[in-house]
Amino acid sequence: MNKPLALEAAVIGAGAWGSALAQQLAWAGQKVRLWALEPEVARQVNDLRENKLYLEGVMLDPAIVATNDLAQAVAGARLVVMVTPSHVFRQVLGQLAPHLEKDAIIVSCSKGIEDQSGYTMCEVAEDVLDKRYHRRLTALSGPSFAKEVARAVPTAVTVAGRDPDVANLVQHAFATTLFRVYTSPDTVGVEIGGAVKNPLAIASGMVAGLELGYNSQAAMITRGLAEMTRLAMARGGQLATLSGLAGLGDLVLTCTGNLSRNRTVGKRLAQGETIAQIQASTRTVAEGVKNTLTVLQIAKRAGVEMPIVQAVKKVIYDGLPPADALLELMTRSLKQEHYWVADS
Ligand SMILES: NC(=O)C1=CN([C@@H]2O[C@H](COP(=O)(O)OP(=O)(O)OC[C@H]3O[C@@H](n4cnc5c(N)ncnc54)[C@H](O)[C@@H]3O)[C@@H](O)[C@H]2O)C=CC1
Ligand SMILES: O=C(CO)COP(=O)(O)O
Repeated sequence: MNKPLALEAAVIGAGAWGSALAQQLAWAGQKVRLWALEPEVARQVNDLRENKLYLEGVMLDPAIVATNDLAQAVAGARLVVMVTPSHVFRQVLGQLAPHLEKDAIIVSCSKGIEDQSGYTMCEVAEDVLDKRYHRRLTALSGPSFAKEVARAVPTAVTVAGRDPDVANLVQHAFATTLFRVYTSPDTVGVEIGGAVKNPLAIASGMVAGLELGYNSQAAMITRGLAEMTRLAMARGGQLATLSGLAGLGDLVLTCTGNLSRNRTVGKRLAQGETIAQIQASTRTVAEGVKNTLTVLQIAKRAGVEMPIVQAVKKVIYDGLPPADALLELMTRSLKQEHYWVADS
């Protein structure tokens, strides 16, 4: 590996993923400040070295200093790593924008599409931030459960950005022998992959909850990939990106891994719980619940059909039983398989 970098980094959002990425950056040699919304989380990280609310049981590196003050978090930071849920990304970035260093690089690690605007998180950041930052916007995504990264399970992700030098810097800032980072110029492809896998993981959880078997799981993943790929390409993404870590990689992980919150939501829905009951039982986010609607919004605008995501919407928002949604999918008119063209 190349010579390690030593940077000041701010991680914005101390949920499971923000805490795990703070840990990863500390292991990679960076000096890390972690912004937490909840005073209790900042206190626990600084005093106990643990985030009991979102990442219980992980001892956090002493190089991580937590704060509730956004201005303090980003002061002096060359790398600003955004890890809030996507629905508050604009609001939090807007609050910290006046305090950003002039040469700051932004790394979005949130997986979602904004409601109404239909923007990816980097597009939201372009909307919020001064032009000087636009070439320094990147998105980091891929198959990476926070709990596993924080336990140093070997992991590979992709960081995409329009400026190769910037993507390269982010790559080296995060990389260790246990965390391999690839670069890509395809920001929109990487971001669409990360957002669309969320509702697809809910669908896959439903297949698991209905105890349908491996054939059904494989079909769901593959046809889900077709939907993801069609949408990403309609938005200017590249086919190869969707067969990479931020597309297929993350889709396989969250459709098959029990650690996925989205998959768990689908499973519990199929076992008879309502979405209100499931959401009331946890403080963690399953982006797919909101993203089902936002993904369908942008799919409609792009003229792309997404039958699986549509089926998830009918279950979550229209009360259709998961078994009936599956039957609807299986009884659609018969088609040719190619997923890189616009028909489904
Ligand atoms: N957990 C994981 O394994 C991974 C998560 N992600 C993505 O990272 C993003 C953050 O997810 P997690 O860290 O898992 O969250 P989490 O579910 O562990 O925690 C929720 C987070 O949302 C924050 N939050 C809630 N309301 C807020 C508000 N009004 N303003 C600011 N922050 C607020 C909480 O403080 C907390 O940090 C999501 O987009 C998720 O899809 C991406 C890769 C892996
Ligand atoms: O994005 C993730 C892993 O790459 C986490 O997935 P969940 O949000 O479904 O837990």
